[in-house]
Amino acid sequence: MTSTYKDSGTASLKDEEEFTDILEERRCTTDLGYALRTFNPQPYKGAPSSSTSDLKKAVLESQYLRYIAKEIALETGSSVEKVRQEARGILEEMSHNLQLGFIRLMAYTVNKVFKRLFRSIYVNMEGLNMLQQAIQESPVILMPNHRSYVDFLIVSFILFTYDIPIPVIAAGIPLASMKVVGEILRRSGAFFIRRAIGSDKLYWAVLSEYVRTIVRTGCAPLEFYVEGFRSRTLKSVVPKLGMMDMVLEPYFKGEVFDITLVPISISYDRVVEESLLALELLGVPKPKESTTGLFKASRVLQEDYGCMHVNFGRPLSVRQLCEGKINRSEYNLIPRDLPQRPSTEIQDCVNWVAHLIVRTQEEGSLISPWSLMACLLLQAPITTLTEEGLQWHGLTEKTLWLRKLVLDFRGRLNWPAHTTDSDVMSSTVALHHSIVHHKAGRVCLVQDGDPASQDPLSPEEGVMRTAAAVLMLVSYRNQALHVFVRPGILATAIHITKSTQKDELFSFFCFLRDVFANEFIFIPGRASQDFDEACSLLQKCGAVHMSEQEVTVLETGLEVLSFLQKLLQPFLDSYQLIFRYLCENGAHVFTEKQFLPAVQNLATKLILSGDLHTFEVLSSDTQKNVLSALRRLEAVTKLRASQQNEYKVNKAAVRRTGDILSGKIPPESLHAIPDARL
Ligand SMILES: CCCCCCCCCCCCCCCC(=O)SCCNC(=O)CCNC(=O)[C@H](O)C(C)(C)COP(=O)(O)OP(=O)(O)OC[C@H]1O[C@@H](n2cnc3c(N)ncnc32)[C@H](O)[C@@H]1OP(=O)(O)O
Ligand SMILES: O=C(CO)COP(=O)(O)O
Repeated sequence: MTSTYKDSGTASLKDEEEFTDILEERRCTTDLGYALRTFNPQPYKGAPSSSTSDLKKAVLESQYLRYIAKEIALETGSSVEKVRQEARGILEEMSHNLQLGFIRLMAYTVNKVFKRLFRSIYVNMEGLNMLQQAIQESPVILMPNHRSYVDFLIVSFILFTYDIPIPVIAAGIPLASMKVVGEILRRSGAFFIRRAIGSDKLYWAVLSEYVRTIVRTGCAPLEFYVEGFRSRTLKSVVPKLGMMDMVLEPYFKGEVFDITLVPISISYDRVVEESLLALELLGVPKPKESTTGLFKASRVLQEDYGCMHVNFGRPLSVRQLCEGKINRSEYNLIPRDLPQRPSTEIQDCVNWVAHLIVRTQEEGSLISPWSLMACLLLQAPITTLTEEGLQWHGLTEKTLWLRKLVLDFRGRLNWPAHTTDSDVMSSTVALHHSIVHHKAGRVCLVQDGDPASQDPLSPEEGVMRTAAAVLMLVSYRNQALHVFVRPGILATAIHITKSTQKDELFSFFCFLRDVFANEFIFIPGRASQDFDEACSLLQKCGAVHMSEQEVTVLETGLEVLSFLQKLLQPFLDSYQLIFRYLCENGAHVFTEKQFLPAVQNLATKLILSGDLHTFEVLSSDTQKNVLSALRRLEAVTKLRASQQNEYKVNKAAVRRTGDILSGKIPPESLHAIPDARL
């Protein structure tokens, strides 16, 4: 028997869906028995049983690739045969070689590892049943969020356990170069893609034809990570569009009747790579993917990572999603197997679908008690957090308050049922002993030093040490941000503009939405819906009163508004600091290599002098997001001819953006922002 739990009021999951702990049954059977279980999945009904070599042949022999090879040969003066030979090489490097024997080997190993790492792995069986059904009806694309290397293991593990066809998975090429392991992954379904393809026409052609052939034939479900890498911040990443475009094209061209997209939300109580991800944000290089590195990492097996939840979202029909959004007849004008640049309408639709999927992943993810505690811990002054600590009782009380707010805001909470609130709090803090400790009624941030080192840390090293711990805490806060961000932006707009006029607040809301479009996921074209959602949530929790023209703050809502505004304050402070750096720095042209350490140096100095209170600006993710925002607002431009990512800054435009953000320029001036960007 596997255990299930269900909503039991406000203290548990908000929805009615049941989650089943799939590890419970695994703990009652042998690993070998599990690995050798009967595996007889029902594939897509029209799917031919094609081998890997059939797939490669179909790609290589396709009219599309033949046409591109001729074009490249003409452009480069090379022979067609030479180009085709090159394409064959790319295909060899890329192709998966899925074999059941290797899935069984992986099932044996992964089963052992998961039982060590996790207390429970909860899966929503209703979602899994819908997936099973969908796989028989049309080609299916599995789209999980990406926070950990565990993500791709867990999805195949679940599908193997429930007799569902094993997916082929787009994997970054560095994984292929791991000795032995790379080949095992290939035989477990991985196909390997280069990360930055740039303008390599032949590579794009081989990859897109490979992906389209899998989708067209439906020979296996295709899994890919639309965020493109593991989010170092545990916040959703703005989707990459290359693979999304490739998987949708067979539908656009009418080669398949429909395609089903399945968003999958994987939520971890504790992420295996938590400290490495935080260090990477501070500029420590990622350890290279290697087999020896994998064995060295086996010490993670000694740790407890709590529970994980895997939520299979409702399958989405591309046919239904795109209805009324695009006109597919443009594809009738030239033969289907010839390359065609997608129209702006198609590109916008791909972008919209990709954002919708990431937003749906957010909505399907579960928020843990720890994530709520992280939101609150980070609102305390840094010295309180690092020195005397926060009072346990106060923190408990406030966490329970926040739990109610999350439920009011329709967030999905993973608050264990049948346990007292104080036990939930204590076990949560115990699980995260690497970040905080609870002693003498207080909770403090843990800051790891090197115990072997005799030398005291320099002040700058001290800042980095604190930053590593703070950024870990920030990443867990980030797991809850999607629930708060829309009302949070409205609360910020109210705070900065001091206006009660709905149209002024809407203008400022749109400005913030535009500035923070790399920080949070906003579905393009939905600014009004986002604003309405923010208004209705703030009204629901009694924070504001709404009339036709006005949004009035209520006395009872001050606590909520202050919490939300403080939640977003580190983003505002970080952006303002970087704007200031760009305006005060003498140079008008800079490279990314100069920009990142220079911002980090300035921020470190200001933290030491007590003039800056957020450590988040030290994160390379924040710094890159600011750059992207300024490029979108046309205050910074990338110099196309440059080899080394050079940017040109328009200081007046950066200053104006900063002035609007701080409320110095009245909100009316914002009407100049073109609607298209909203
Ligand atoms: C029972 C137990 C079993 C256990 C069993 C275990 C299973 C074990 C399996 C292991 C499995 C591991 C799985 C790991 C998971 C990852 O490794 S996640 C990382 C890999 N996956 C991804 O990245 C997918 C998402 N990424 C994308 O879609 C990206 O777009 C791509 C395709 C990688 C390309 O990235 P990129 O080169 O950075 O390109 P991108 O920024 O999208 O676009 C660049 C330019 O190309 C242009 N472009 C776009 N499309 C095209 C085109 N078709 N032609 C020409 N130009 C184009 C764009 O317009 C853009 O132009 P500009 O705007 O710059 O002018
Ligand atoms: O996504 C990956 C495999 O999961 C590897 O890329 P990152 O290390 O950039 O996340």
